[in-house]
This record gives sequence, C-alpha cells and structure tokens, in this order.
Amino acid sequence: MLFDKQCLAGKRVLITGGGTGIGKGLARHLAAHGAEVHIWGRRAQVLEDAAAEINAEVDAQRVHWQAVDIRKAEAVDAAVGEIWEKYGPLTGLINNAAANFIAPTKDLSPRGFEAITSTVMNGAFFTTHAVGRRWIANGLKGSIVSTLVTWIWTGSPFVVPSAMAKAAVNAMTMSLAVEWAKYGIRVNAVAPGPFPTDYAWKMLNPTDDSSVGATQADEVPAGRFGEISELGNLVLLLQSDGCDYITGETIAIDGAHHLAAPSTFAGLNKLSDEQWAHIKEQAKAASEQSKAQRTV
Ligand SMILES: CCCCC/C=C/C(=O)SCCNC(=O)CCNC(=O)[C@H](O)C(C)(C)COP(=O)(O)OP(=O)(O)OC[C@H]1O[C@@H](n2cnc3c(N)ncnc32)[C@H](O)[C@@H]1OP(=O)(O)O
Ligand SMILES: NC(=O)C1=CN([C@@H]2O[C@H](COP(=O)(O)OP(=O)(O)OC[C@H]3O[C@@H](n4cnc5c(N)ncnc54)[C@H](OP(=O)(O)O)[C@@H]3O)[C@@H](O)[C@H]2O)C=CC1
Repeated sequence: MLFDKQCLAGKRVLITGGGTGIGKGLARHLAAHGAEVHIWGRRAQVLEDAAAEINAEVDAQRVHWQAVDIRKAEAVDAAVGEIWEKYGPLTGLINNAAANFIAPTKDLSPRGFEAITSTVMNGAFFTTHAVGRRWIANGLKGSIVSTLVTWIWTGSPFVVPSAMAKAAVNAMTMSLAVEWAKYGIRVNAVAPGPFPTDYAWKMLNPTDDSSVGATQADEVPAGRFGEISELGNLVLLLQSDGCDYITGETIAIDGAHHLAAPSTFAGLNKLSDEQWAHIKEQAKAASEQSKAQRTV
C-alpha cells in the first residue's frame, strides 16, 4: 500500500454517486485508509449493499449512506444537515455523481439535455454550496474534489451536455478556489480518462458500433485503462493534509489519452440513423432497469 492505512483517520468525506463505479471505488479506497465515508445516490438498496460490502472489508462501520437526488437543492441541504447533526462536520466532499449518454446533438430533447446538465452542474453546485457554507459558518477548513473529464479541455461530440456541464464545474472549481481560499477551503478536480464501469459503459458504449476512442484502451498512450486504486491515490492525496497549497487545479489522470487526442466520441461521426436508434434502445433499456430500483 502506497499510503499508511490510517492516513485519513479523523476525516469524514461525502461522495455523491458513491454506490457504484468510480464513486464506490473511491469510498472503498478512502475507508481502507481510515476515513469515515458518506455515500449518496438514488437507489437505497444499491447504497446499502455498497456500504455493507466495504464495512465488511474494513471490519468497521465506516461507510454510511443516504438516498438523495442531488438535483433537489432542499433535499441536498437537509441531507448534509443530517450528517452534521448525527456524525459531525464533514472534512471533505467528492462531487462524483453524473448522468450521461451518447446521442447525436440534433436529436437531443430539452429533457434529455436537462437530465444530464441538472445532475452534473446543478447537483455539484447544490452539494458544494450546502457543505461549503457550513464550513464557512463553523470556521472549518475543507477539501472539495470534483470528478470531471478531459472533455473540459477538448470538448466532445455526441456528449455535448456532459462536456458543457463538466466545463461549468471546472469553472466553479477555479472560481471557488479563489473565493474560499481565505476560509481554508480547497477546491480541486480530477479529470479521468477511461476507467470502465458498468453503468457508464452501458450509457457510452451500448453496442459494437459505439466502440470508439473515448471508451477504448488501445489508443491510450499508456496502453491500458485506468485503475480505480490509482484514482483513489490521487483523491486521497487531495483529501489529506499533505498538499494544502494545491487549489483551483484540475488534474488529468488518463495515461496521456487527451494529449494524443482520441479521447472523444469523434469516431461516432460514421454512424447511421439506424445505428443510433439501436444505441438509444440499448441505453434506454439500461436506464429503465436502474430507474426501477430508485427510491427517491
Ligand atoms: C474518456 C472516457 C470518458 C467517460 C466519461 C464518463 C462520463 C459519465 O458521466 S458516465 C456516467 C454514466 N452514469 C449515469 O448516467 C448514471 C445516471 N443515469 C441516469 O440516471 C439515466 O441513465 C439517465 C441519464 C437517462 C437520466 O435518467 P432520468 O433523469 O430519469 O431521465 P429520463 O429517463 O426521464 O430521460 C430524460 C430525457 O432523456 C432522454 N434520453 C434518455 N436516455 C437517452 C438516450 N440513451 N438517448 C437519447 N435520449 C435519451 C429521454 O427520452 C428523456 O427525454 P424525453 O423523451 O424528451 O422526455
Ligand atoms: N468511467 C469513466 O471512464 C469516467 C467517469 N468519469 C466521471 O466519474 C464519475 C463516476 O462515473 P462512473 O462511476 O463511471 O459511472 P456510474 O454511473 O457508476 O456513477 C454515477 C453515479 O451517480 C449517481 N447519480 C446519478 N444521478 C444522480 C442524482 N440525481 N442524484 C444522486 N446520485 C446520482 C448514480 O447512482 P443512482 O443512479 O443510483 O442515483 C451513480 O452511482 C462521473 O462523474 C463521471 O462523469 C469521468 C471520466 C471517465
């Protein structure tokens, strides 16, 4: 293990979207290094199972969960208040929850645009605001890390609402780093390259036709996908007290994918309307399955 197993003892970190994929991996990594972790999502059973699995691994009740839809500002504020009252102040926040699917922009409906942007942009703001204003009111320092994507630098066709909303969270990162530095609140972000996770790959690569640069390992200069423990180590460093002078930064962790430029969905330009209809059908079936499990 690169870091001491107790290096995050005394830390209390909220991870939105912490019940699956990268968020769950980060919850596991931070809990394995001594942190108390709070995970959010909209499916109670998924969260309960994730918390139980990690708690069993660390042999402690270190992961707690709440079913929260981050698009609802009041619910976000109430849930953060509940953490403060029941457990104590958070020391860190990871804005990780997201929604996304590939689609030709000309065919996007306003509701499709809103489903993605309201989650990524509004959700990250509501959560940051609910946590940050409590830190400021209580005179506490804190660390915010948002999970972005390298499209904040390159843009990407076929995922325009995601690229726009992630760029907005990048702007929030730089802006609040300046506004909140005087309170000891650090605001950073990570921009992962491809780290295959179940749900993201159902949304971003649902058919054989949709296998292009952004979701492939062969064009990553490092020659492989990212591993969640690597991302975990970076986030751990940003959540620790070891590098307090880093703020306002978005750090790419992508094996140089975006510098070599195959990191977007440009390869989807070749698809026909029929192929897109099939992609939509597959991605929507995956969404419906997960929506049937939502409890909020
Ligand atoms: C280099 C590699 C980079 C990889 C970067 C990864 C980035 C990611 O963010 S991956 C994250 C993937 N995870 C998720 O998306 C998890 C959350 N997802 C969901 O909640 C659903 O899948 C959702 C995105 C569809 C949103 O659900 P909800 O808010 O309940 O929205 P609705 O189902 O009501 O749909 C709203 C609207 O959107 C249209 N729509 C849904 N799916 C598609 C699709 N695949 N293609 C086109 N349009 C879609 C849907 O039809 C609705 O519009 P209207 O028909 O106009 O009502
Ligand atoms: N995987 C990859 O290669 C990359 C991922 N990223 C980013 O990493 C993060 C995690 O993605 P990944 O793990 O792959 O995908 P997942 O789909 O597994 O994670 C998204 C999480 O967000 C939660 N979520 C979505 N909408 C809401 C909402 N309204 N309120 C609360 N929670 C919500 C989902 O849970 P539920 O649906 O139950 O609410 C889910 O747990 C995202 O920000 C993504 O953009 C960035 C670059 C690359």
